[in-house]
Amino acid sequence: MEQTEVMKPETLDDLIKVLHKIFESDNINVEEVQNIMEAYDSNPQEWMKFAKFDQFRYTRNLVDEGNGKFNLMILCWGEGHGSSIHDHTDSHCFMKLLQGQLKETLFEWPDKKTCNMVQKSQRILQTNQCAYINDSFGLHRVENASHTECSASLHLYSPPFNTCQTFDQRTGHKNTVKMTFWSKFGERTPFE
Ligand SMILES: N[C@@H](CS(=O)O)C(=O)O
Ligand SMILES: [Fe+2]
Repeated sequence: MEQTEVMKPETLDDLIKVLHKIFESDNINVEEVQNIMEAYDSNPQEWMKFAKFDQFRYTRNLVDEGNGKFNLMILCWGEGHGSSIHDHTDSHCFMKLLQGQLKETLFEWPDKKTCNMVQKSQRILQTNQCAYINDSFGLHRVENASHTECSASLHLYSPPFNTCQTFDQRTGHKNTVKMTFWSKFGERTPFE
């Protein structure tokens, strides 16, 4: 697949421009997107206005709607915050660390009869690293395991989605959950 020259986005705005260009095409080269996102050197001054933390759980803060092709958002993880085991609704999911570290644990899709969910692997993502997952890789859970530092990550989902499935680690039972934004374009989302 054709890959536009690998260039280094100098700012977050730059990165967003390049992403718009890439996603004009219907054929996405996963490695190209991953490389471009990784090449951006996180500069907190550029993304601070989107990074709104909550005391109790991780927040999802919409940054850009990617012309309907993707959603770009910043997730803010306080100390000890984590997601439940979940899928990604058949979308591409890119996750770039902007600050701190995150622990990602991969699980197999539960089969009909199993109870306990099977853990496949675990890794620590470092600042500026960009990970990728889709449903064919399995399910994951993401955690900020630090007790002293918060983390922030930049997520790109294509196509955009607003529900996913979460799984109970002990029983494998799943639930469909609606995903909401804590803020959009730097403004706190009003309660519905
Ligand atoms: N996929 C999750 C975040 S993560 O734990 O990968 C979300 O969009 O809320
Ligand atoms: Fe996820």
